[in-house]
Amino acid sequence: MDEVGSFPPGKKIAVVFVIGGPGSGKGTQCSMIVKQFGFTHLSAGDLLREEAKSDTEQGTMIKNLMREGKLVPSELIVKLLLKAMLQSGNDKFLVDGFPRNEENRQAYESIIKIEPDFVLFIDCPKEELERRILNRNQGRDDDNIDTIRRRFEVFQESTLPVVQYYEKRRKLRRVDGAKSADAVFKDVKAIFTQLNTQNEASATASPHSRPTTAAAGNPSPSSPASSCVLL
Ligand SMILES: Nc1ncnc2c1ncn2[C@@H]1O[C@H](COP(=O)(O)OP(=O)(O)OP(=O)(O)O)[C@@H](O)[C@H]1O
Ligand SMILES: Nc1ccn([C@H]2C[C@H](O)[C@@H](COP(=O)(O)O)O2)c(=O)n1
Repeated sequence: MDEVGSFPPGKKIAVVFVIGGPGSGKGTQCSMIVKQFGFTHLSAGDLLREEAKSDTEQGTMIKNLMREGKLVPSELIVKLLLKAMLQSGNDKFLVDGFPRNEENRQAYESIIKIEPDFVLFIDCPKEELERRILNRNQGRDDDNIDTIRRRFEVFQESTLPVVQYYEKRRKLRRVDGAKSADAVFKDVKAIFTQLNTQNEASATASPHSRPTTAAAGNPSPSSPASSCVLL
């Protein structure tokens, strides 16, 4: 992929990563957050599905990896994300389904370099994830029982260490994803409202000293990530 550009230095950009197992409700919650808080929703999976449609070697490679429930190379997804961020014209992003592993996280850090404000972790038991995905009916190639199990293994082996990374740095905000979508959103809303409040307070206190591409708000950390998937 060609050079995709970068944000102007000093511009404050808000980034929230949204992670959780396959089918945990990341997309569902992101749609609700967008309506209420004005973020642009970027789904890593959707960007890859779009790219997979192209009749190129890269498109075929992405399609095959996704069908097998595997992760695509990090530089590729990070550049797709950066391109979509720049094209949106917005300065607040929900990055859904990212980072999925340590390599994703490091590639983001070296290419996009914008510290996430926090990481929303939607925590949900495996049995519920399977049930939801098998009922989803969106015609996705990877929504079959074998690929779902592979995706769940990848989540446990590769994504949970990233969850723990952010938890150690007090950046993780965990919500119980097993509740109804509206009940989950109530918890999510409280987290985003707190971020807004803190950003407004820091802007009022010192309008010229707001962080630029560093963490803007720091809502109180989640309860320990201790659910059934975080063994
Ligand atoms: N809290 C919830 N309770 C019950 N069903 C839900 C809930 N949240 C989402 N769903 C349903 O579960 C399915 C998966 O949700 P969604 O697509 O939002 O998950 P996801 O985490 O984005 O999935 P993926 O990682 O596979 O893209 C959808 O059919 C959605 O309507
Ligand atoms: N950072 C990412 C995000 C997604 N993928 C691939 C592998 C996933 O199974 C697939 C679907 O993603 P979802 O819609 O479930 O978020 O996309 C990846 O390789 N890297």
